[in-house]
Order: sequence, then structure tokens, then C-alpha cells
Amino acid sequence: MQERERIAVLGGGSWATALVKILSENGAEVHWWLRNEEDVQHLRQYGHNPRYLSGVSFHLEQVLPSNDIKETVASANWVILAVPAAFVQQALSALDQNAFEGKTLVSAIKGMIPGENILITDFLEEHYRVPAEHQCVIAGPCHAEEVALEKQSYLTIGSHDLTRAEEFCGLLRNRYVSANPLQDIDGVEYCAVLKNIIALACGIAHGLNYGDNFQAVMVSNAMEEIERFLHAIMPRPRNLTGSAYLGDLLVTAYSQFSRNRTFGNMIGRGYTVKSAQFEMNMVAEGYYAVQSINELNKRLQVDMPIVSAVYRILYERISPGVEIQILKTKFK
Ligand SMILES: NC(=O)c1ccc[n+]([C@@H]2O[C@H](COP(=O)([O-])OP(=O)(O)OC[C@H]3O[C@@H](n4cnc5c(N)ncnc54)[C@H](O)[C@@H]3O)[C@@H](O)[C@H]2O)c1
Ligand SMILES: O=P(O)(O)OC[C@H](O)CO
Repeated sequence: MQERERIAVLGGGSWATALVKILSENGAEVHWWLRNEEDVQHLRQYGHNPRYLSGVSFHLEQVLPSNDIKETVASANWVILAVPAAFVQQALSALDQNAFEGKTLVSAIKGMIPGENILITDFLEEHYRVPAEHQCVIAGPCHAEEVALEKQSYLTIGSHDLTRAEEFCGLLRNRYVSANPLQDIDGVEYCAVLKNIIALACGIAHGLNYGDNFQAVMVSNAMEEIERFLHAIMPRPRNLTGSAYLGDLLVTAYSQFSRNRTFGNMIGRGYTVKSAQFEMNMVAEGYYAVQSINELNKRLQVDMPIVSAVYRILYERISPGVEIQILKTKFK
């Protein structure tokens, strides 16, 4: 009999919950680390996450929730990181530098390490000595809420090692999830960071009462902005109309489930950053990402009007109305 894959999933939010559903239903043994002890107890007792996607039920002979991150990581060959980027350092702080030795690390995070302004894969290489070829990232337009509803979804697994990426695709594929490997790991990682900022801008415009016509122009201008940034930071031939790039931008810019768009919408309607964060039970990665990209762009000097506008609104308290007026004159 073939041995079950042993997979660790780190994080207690919506995306971690959706990934645990996919992987465990495909037969893997999933060791699931959640930071909140009450959530672990609840999962063990009732078989569902009380905070996120609580309608999803888990079979506890296959899903093993725990508060002990060391034990969780030690139990698996694959380790999936699914905590928001801003909390990664804190979440992994109990692990020593060699904790990931011999394992494949999979980042499901669409964000950068604040302050260090580096991608998650670079952070893992620099701080935990995980070689680049032992890493994958999960990209593609996919909301956890639709996975919970078993709606057809597409994921792209980026890795320098295509064999490893294909192996991980095999762990994900099911009746409603398609998965494909891609070698442009840095490109899809940066694109995922940028699309969150653009979704924030779309939300801001919507909150200010701009309509679909304006948003369509915002998204097409954003795609050019993303292309310029990727070309400056990581040039290589890539098809930006692919679902891991354009597709991810579209879902986050238009979906009712988008955290970043929802957050931006509140900002456009006049909420302060603090009150918008307080109101959301979820994390809008774009809020942190815009600071990192703004910092990186001081060196790169890429023309990024939308990203710069979002930065000024969120970090320099410039009025959203003023910034969108300026963007209006720049768009074609
Ligand atoms: N939700 C999705 O559909 C989706 C899809 C693809 C990728 N992602 C990515 O997955 C990652 C996780 O996001 P999510 O959507 O699961 O989160 P979420 O917004 O559903 O939940 C917030 C998460 O942040 C954690 N958190 C909040 N405050 C914290 C703190 N102070 N310290 C530590 N943790 C804290 C919560 O425990 C929870 O796990 C993000 O990088 C996101 O971009 C999400
Ligand atoms: O759309 P958001 O802001 O909820 O982000 C979630 C995922 O990145 C969508 O692919």
C-alpha cells in the first residue's frame, strides 16, 4: 500500500483552511498548526475551524490540529506556509534554523516580509537555509470561500524545480481544482503582491463611487504597471495574460470575496486605516505590501502611478479623492 503524504499546514485563516480541505480530501495526512489554542480545541472537538470557513468539516483521523509548531513541522515532508506575510517571522520564531532541512517548503502567501521587503521564498532561503529548488509557491486566482463551496478553481504551482511543482500539483488536483506547474516562481510571487495593491485601488475607487468603466481602465493600466515592475526586478519572457498573473489580478479586483478590495472600499468611503482593519476579521495583504514595493521602487524607479497613489493614501494620509483625481488624468 502506498504511504500517505504527510503535509504540514501553518496558519489558521481562510486559505489554510481551504488548503487543508483540498489536501486531506485527497488522502494526505495533514498536520495543521494554528496559533490559537481554543481553535485547536474546537477543531478537535467539532471538526471545523470556528473562525474561518466554519462550514467545512474535517475528518480528524486525517487532519491533526496542533498548537505545537515544532512538532507539526517535524511530522511532515511538505510544509505549507499560509499565515499573512506580516506575521511570518513571529509565527516561525519558535523554530530553529534547521527546522526545514530535507523538506519542501510551499508558500501560499501573497505578500512580502515587511521591513526586510523581501519575498517569502527569499526569506526562507536567507533565514532558514531552504534552497530555492526546495521551494514552491501557490499562485493563481483562487478564493478560499469558493474552494469551500467546491467551485471550479485553477492553481499554478511555481518552482525552479518543475518536477517538484508537478508533484505538488498532484496533491492538489481533484474534481474542482486544476493545478499546473510553472517555472517563473519569482514572477508569480511578485505579481501576487502587486495585484493586492491594485485591488485596494479598485476598492478605493468603488468606495468613491467610480463605476465599472473606470475600474476596467484602472485594471488595464495596472497590468502595464505590473509588467514594468516585473521587467525591472526580474526580467524573463513570461505570458502575463496567464491565469497566475492577469487571472489573479482580475479575481481580486472584481470578486465580492476579495479582502483587499473590501479594505480599499472602506478607505474610499472614509474609514481610517485602523477602523477598516478593526472591522475586517481578515487581513488585506496589500496594506503591508504597498510599503515594501514603495521602498523597493526607490531603487528601481519604475513608473507606478497606482501603487504610488495607494501608498500616499494609506501612509501619508492624502485624501483618496485627490489621488484618484490625479490618476484619472494619467490613465489612457
Ligand atoms: N483567502 C484566500 O482566498 C487566499 C487565497 C490565496 C492566497 N491567500 C494568502 O494566504 C495568506 C493567509 O491569508 P488568509 O486569507 O488565510 O487570512 P485571513 O484573512 O482569512 O485570516 C487572517 C489570518 O491572520 C491571522 N492573524 C491575524 N492577526 C494575527 C497576528 N497578530 N499574528 C498572527 N496571525 C494573525 C489569523 O489568525 C488568520 O490566520 C495571505 O498571504 C493571503 O494573501 C489567501
Ligand atoms: O482577493 P483577496 O484580496 O482576498 O486575495 C485572495 C487571493 O489572493 C485571490 O487569489
